[in-house]
Amino acid sequence: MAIAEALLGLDWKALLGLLFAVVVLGHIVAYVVDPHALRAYPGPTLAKFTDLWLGRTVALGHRSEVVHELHQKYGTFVRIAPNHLSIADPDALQVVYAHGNGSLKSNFYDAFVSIQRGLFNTRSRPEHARKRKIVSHIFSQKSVLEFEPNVRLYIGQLIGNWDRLCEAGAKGLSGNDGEGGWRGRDGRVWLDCLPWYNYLAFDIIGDLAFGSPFGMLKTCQDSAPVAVSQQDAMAAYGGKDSDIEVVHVPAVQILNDRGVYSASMGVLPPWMRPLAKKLPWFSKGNKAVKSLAGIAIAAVAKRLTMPTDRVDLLGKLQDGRDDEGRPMGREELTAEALTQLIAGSDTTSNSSCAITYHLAHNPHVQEKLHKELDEALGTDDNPVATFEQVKKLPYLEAVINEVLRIHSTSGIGLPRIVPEGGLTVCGRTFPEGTVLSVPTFTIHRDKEVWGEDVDAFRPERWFEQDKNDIQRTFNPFSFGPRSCVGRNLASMELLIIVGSILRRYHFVLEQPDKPFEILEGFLRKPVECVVGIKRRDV
Ligand code: HEM
Repeated sequence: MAIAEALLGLDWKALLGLLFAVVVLGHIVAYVVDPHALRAYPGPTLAKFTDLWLGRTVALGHRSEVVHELHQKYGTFVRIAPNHLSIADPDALQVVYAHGNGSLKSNFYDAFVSIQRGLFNTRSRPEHARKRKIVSHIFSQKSVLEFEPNVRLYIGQLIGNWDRLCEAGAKGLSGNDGEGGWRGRDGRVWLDCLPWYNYLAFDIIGDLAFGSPFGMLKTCQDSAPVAVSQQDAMAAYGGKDSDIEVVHVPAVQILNDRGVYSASMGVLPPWMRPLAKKLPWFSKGNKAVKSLAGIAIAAVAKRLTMPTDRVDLLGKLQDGRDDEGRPMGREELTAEALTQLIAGSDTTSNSSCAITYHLAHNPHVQEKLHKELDEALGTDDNPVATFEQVKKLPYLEAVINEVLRIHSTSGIGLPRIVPEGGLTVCGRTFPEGTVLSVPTFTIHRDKEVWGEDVDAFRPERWFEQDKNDIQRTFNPFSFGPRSCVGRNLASMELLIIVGSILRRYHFVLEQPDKPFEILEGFLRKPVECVVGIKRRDV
């Protein structure tokens, strides 16, 4: 009582000072008590005391590179937060992420929840098992093949656009289609290919998850309808499409803002998050989370008003049943469709963009791939390859894998909590509650597995290295029960996209000596990739 009265008597500056002192003291006490016995592990001094070091590192957009440098300096184990150890050893993947070891996703994933917890961000094992059972058969190789016509349709639209721009570019014309527009020079059209891959990925996943594309490839811009009022949109479920009031928003931009926001917010301790949300930098991302939910709500509401026998993710989610024969409720269905949109859009577009960059940067690799594609596709004049035509082309596969290795679209160590009873990883035992992660970006640069030239883009290494070592170390889709459920779809998309696009066009970089700039939120996202595109003579 006396303390409360004394506190009430303080002005706000004194209160803030007191709060600061309490927080600092709390961090020092936690360091001294060392509940997870991490004091012996090296790392940046600030990271040993506070999560703010990691928060700042994430916010600056180069987490994977920074953590990689720390591993080069300190070795296999690096403490990157008071209760978070990064372990850069391929053997750790099989333990930290393995089936049956009991580790769960950490509270990092709470920052990714919108509408309600979905397959990606649920932290409950039974809830995850129930959802995964429903979703996994949707992504079996057999089911994914049913989506092939939808995937090919939008690749055809992208090619239609680029053919048109190539023709105009060859005449030296310029225009505004696509973010940043395009201009003709030296017989080529010059444009930033990243937004175009975003339009493609969003239209594909919009069609698969919500029953119709966002129409970005038709309008050549980043635009998607979002429900003005989320409650109204939910209420309109089962009603008429016109019941939902929508406005158009830049969905790619929103997804991007949301990725940076959630990845930065997720590394802060839960008590700090409500305060952080008030900061202007975070409030933009917070708005993005809500807008993204609005996009899913509007799209699902619209799709469910149209009885249809379409083969798409939403239809399959509706048909799905758990062990007790229960279907998903309306809100869960929307949350899962949103999960597919988030997980299945910029993962594919960032990877496609990185593949285009590396091929343009390495003309001899591009030439070799052109040769393989010309031989495989022969005189077929359909501009979009079928999965059957490209699914077993060794060099195409090596090119895609080499980009997934060197670029590491998902590069950060995905955080897991040590379960009851502790966990022994690479000879060290960690107590329950410790957060562990294995950084994919660093694992993909392990010289013992990949050779001394790990920083070089060289698809040939895929024919030289030990297959078992590679399998154990190549981690683009993660391992274990939380690995990418959409992997078959992602692989099919990448094979058809790269196979079709590379057969038809020749790419050069506008500035070959300029480094490929990446900004990382949850994913490693290229900032831009300006290329000169020319139709090949096929
Ligand atoms: C190149 C493309 C892709 C890459 C590199 C990728 C990578 C990953 C990774 C690393 C994870 C684990 C995330 C974590 O543990 O935090 C993951 C999970 C997931 N991915 Fe993908 N992904 C890709 C494409 C897709 C596609 C096309 C879909 C679906 C349309 C998809 C759906 C999911 C879902 C739902 C999860 C959560 C699975 C679970 O927790 O059970 N992904 N992905």
